[in-house]
Amino acid sequence: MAQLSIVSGSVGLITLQNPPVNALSAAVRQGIVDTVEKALSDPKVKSVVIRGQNGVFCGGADIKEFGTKMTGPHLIPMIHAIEAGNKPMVAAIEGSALGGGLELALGCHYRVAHSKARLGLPEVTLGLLPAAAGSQRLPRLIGVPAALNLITTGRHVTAAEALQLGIVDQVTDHDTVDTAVKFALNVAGQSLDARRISTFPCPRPAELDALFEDAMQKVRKSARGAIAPVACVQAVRAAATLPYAEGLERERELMATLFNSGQARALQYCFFAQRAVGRWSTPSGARWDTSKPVPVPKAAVIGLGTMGRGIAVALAQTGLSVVAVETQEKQMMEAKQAVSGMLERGAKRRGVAPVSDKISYSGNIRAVADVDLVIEAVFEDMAVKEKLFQQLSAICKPGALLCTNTSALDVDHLASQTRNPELVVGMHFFAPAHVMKLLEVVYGRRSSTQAVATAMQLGKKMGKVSVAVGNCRGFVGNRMLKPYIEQAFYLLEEGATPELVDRALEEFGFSMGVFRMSDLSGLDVGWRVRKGDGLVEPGLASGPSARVRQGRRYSPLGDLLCEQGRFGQKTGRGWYQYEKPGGRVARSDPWLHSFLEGYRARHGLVARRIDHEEVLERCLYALINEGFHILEDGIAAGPEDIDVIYVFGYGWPRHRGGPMFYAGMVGLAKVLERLEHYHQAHPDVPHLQPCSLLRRLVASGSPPIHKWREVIRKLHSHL
Ligand SMILES: CCCCCCCC/C=C\C/C=C/C(=O)SCCNC(=O)CCNC(=O)[C@H](O)C(C)(C)COP(=O)(O)OP(=O)(O)OC[C@H]1O[C@@H](n2cnc3c(N)ncnc32)[C@H](O)[C@@H]1OP(=O)(O)O
Repeated sequence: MAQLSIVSGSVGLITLQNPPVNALSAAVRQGIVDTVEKALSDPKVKSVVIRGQNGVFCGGADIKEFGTKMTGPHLIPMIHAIEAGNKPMVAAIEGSALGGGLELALGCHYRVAHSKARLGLPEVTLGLLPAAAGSQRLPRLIGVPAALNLITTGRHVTAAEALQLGIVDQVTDHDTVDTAVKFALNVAGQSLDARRISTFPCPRPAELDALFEDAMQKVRKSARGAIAPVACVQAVRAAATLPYAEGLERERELMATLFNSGQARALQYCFFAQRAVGRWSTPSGARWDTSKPVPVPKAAVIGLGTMGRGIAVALAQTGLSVVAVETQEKQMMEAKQAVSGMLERGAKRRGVAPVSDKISYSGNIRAVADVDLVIEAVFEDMAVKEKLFQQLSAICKPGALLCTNTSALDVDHLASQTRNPELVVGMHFFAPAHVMKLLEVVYGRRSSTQAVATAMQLGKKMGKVSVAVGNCRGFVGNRMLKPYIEQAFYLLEEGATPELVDRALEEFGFSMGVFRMSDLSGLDVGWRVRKGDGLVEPGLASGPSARVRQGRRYSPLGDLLCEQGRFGQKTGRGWYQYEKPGGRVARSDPWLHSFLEGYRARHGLVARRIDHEEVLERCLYALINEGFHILEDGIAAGPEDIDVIYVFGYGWPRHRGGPMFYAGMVGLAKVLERLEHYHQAHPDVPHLQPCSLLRRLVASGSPPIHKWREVIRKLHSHL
């Protein structure tokens, strides 16, 4: 809806009314069409200001309408009527002007923004392009290179940057609507000939072809198979090379290819999934809207290895006072230097002063006595952590939350080491912790609602996407990773190479294939875990039993590499070779290939041809199958939680929506059929046996993903 009132005698004030972000729903579009028509035909109105209710100009087209039959006026003629009108129209931009919201503002003759406003064309992040003429107007207003940057990345700019780029005409720290009304009074009666952006010639930079080729190469490289960024470049090229009307037609054609694409659906699903995980709840009754977090002005981090350093930086950047504890002197010295570098670089990037004074260092665990929350990030070893939790329980003040950054260990067991197990939760960060957006908040059997709410709230304050998950080995992310990696190892045994497996996964859209990723994180990490699980045996054995552990198929390939001291990038050798220890460019390693041949020969394995399809099906469906188990076990509340974890923490391509969404796109019946097929071929691999929840979903007609929770609820109520 939109409402028209007259202010200051002659200014028509149109207010968009669709809380919370005034999205351009059919009703709002109709409201704009009606009020603009009224304002243009009312002789008392000499100029018009358009604003949004409740301090938000407009969050763009209503994304919820995209999956439905579109009704109501179309955006393009609506915006055209504003631009073509004979009275000055001023957009008063507070809060956000995004997507269709900014396109609406670009149809106005002037734009006034509050200094705290954010502007942008983020359609690309939803698998779309700015198809309400934004791809044609923006380059005409600010030039091709700047428009390309904004439209292909979807980034939001501050009002100050928008002013510098020429997107807005004035920025104010005062009341935006008052300022815009004054502006409108001033420009009333002035000619609008030079204010209609669609009539501007598009500035044509020299070397136009090279510029677009370069832009196309850049997006193809970073888009990892996403089609919208490519279409965005093509649309801006149309603006630069065609008359406005023809450019608009090209924009429409490109949008038509994107609008109903699976990628657009996946990206829009991700948008809502990210928000859905914020409405978390736990089986014990803790909920995002009713559980009260406690304030955390002071926190401690224990252990200043890579994870601890990142966590300390992230906490300090959030404004908390941080006590950083490390008992080893050498590690402490290195950490201090690394942390201050990270803080300085972070401050420079954000244009603020570094917050080094927020962190105090200590070699004594007693320094945490007065903090409100502790995050331990010590060595991943249960005995070490057990002892630490016993100490913390004795040292910390009453009510202090004790959090573990373990990536897999039992949170309930750690809680049982303390006097107040209700104060223990997992806060599983991802490396580098000050950069990665994901946080798994692991609630234990006895974690209090307040403890979970506090960890979730702290994660949010730190700018993380926090997902509440139950306690099990590896929680959600790492638990699903296990069958995925396991399949990759089996594929090597059966004839694949690391290069083949990684290429298939990278073409699918992962930022890194499983072997390159494992070289980066260090092969010794998994080796240590497998040793702890009693799976590692001396590597020289041969015959079928050498590849069986604890009654199931096992591949010792990773262990054998570790025995050779090949730990990945840090040692310069792993599944690939690197120019030096710590090198980053993975090169194919002939040693590895002959090692694989020797291994197969020793174990009587005959290499066969493996194609990309098999790699994807075996690795991804095994991972997805574990996702169904996680839902069945109630470790994740819904498929959105799993998908958000995989997109934000594990490099799953966002334009494929996350593993569970992807399963729905492929078709649950097909995933089930392929799992059955592979399980028949490999009966000794339990991870390939289809989960009963998957069977149940298929049996109930493969409902769309937003209906899975109903099936899961029914399943749990029968148990
Ligand atoms: C065959 C061809 C057919 C052609 C058809 C053409 C039609 C399209 C034509 C033109 C293209 C225009 C496209 C667009 O405009 S796409 C939308 C672009 N806009 C965005 O991407 C902005 C999305 N929103 C945000 O980034 C943020 O919400 C925010 C910055 C505006 C506010 O952030 P914050 O205060 O943190 O609030 P939340 O994010 O939590 O959001 C609150 C609430 O509002 C919902 N919401 C937000 N934006 C939208 C929206 N654009 N449409 C619908 N709903 C929106 C959000 O989901 C939250 O609700 P909840 O999920 O219930 O919690």
